Amino acid sequence: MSGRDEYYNKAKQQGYRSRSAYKLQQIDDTADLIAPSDTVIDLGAAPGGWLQVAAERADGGRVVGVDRQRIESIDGVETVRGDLTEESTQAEIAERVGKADLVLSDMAPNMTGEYELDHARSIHLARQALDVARTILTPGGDLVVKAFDGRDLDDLEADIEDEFEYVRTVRPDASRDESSELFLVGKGRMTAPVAVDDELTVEITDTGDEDDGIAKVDDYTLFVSDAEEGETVEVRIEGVKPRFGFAERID
Ligand SMILES: C[S@@+](CC[C@H](N)C(=O)[O-])C[C@H]1O[C@@H](n2cnc3c(N)ncnc32)[C@H](O)[C@@H]1O
Repeated sequence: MSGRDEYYNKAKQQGYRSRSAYKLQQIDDTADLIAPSDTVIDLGAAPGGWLQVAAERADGGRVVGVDRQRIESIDGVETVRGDLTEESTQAEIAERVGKADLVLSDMAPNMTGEYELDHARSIHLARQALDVARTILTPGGDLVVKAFDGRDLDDLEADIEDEFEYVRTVRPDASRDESSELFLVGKGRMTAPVAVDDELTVEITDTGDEDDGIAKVDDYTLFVSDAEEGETVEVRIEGVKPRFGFAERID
């Protein structure tokens, strides 16, 4: 039996609306994304297999699905109908959802069969999902976007990497063997007000557990080696995590 038949039949038997449901299960099992009470937003969600899985796993949370096609209602799931390439849809999501712990996108373009074009369109849709994530993801939140492999993939991955702790590529077993689709998973959205190699002057206001100095940039904590409370020092940012960063003195 081919992979296609196996997952298609399993979805029918287990009451999932699409075989895609198993892709999300496998991505989540690999990358540990959905937790009870999470707010999850699923872009390109029709007919709703991912929504069913998200609703099961984010028990007690909030699940919102968006698609330009109508999504038949699912218990405990909210839906928004709209085209994600339109600003008005993105604005509606921001207003309705507020903040989310996880943004998912399984959006796919209408396939033309022309590889380069389908690839470019899939990257464009993935970038719309990244835009939504920029607006609504909480610090430390995660992003999953589908893309078709091809020449613009590395640029997309680099852009996600700039804003998340790390990025990994997942090719779930439930994707069809012949498919070029993959999922980029951005873990831990970073919302630091500083970036690696930034140079700035900071005031050391506290001492950390390992005797390094602690400075605040806005509300963000910076650990500065060889600096003492009360000093004002010039530093270069060496490492950035979502909630704190590391800096070296350069004065
Ligand atoms: C592969 S299907 C999603 C399957 C879904 N994850 C599931 O488990 O049932 C891709 C979806 O992306 C939607 N889509 C594609 N482009 C879109 C856009 N610009 N705005 C909103 N939805 C879009 C399509 O309507 C389609 O329903």
